[in-house]
Amino acid sequence: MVDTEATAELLSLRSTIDNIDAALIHMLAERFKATQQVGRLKAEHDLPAADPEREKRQIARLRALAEDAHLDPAFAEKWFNFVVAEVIHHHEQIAAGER
Ligand SMILES: O=C(O)C(=O)C[C@]1(C(=O)O)C=C[C@@H](O)C=C1
Repeated sequence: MVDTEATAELLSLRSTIDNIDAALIHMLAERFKATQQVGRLKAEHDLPAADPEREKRQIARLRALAEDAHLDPAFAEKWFNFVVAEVIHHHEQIAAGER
């Protein structure tokens, strides 16, 4: 038989997760709006899509923030690299007139 207290706690935790996931989606959407503008600026001024030095600085910053927040810094770096790869792809599409 299902423990009703455990079920109630699970539902409550899932409600918190739902809110956090919604916030993450909205924050990601805002981040991509900003990077779309960066992509247009870079294309207009013939600047390279990627900026490895900026990425290095941001990874160091995010790893430190993750450590403070008790989040695995390796995961924070993986997340950043995953997002940046998509951003660079968007920048290249903008420069090629495909976006
Ligand atoms: O800051 C930039 O120049 C960007 O293009 C944004 C961004 C990022 O998404 O954080 C993406 C690609 C660059 O390599 C570095 C950073």
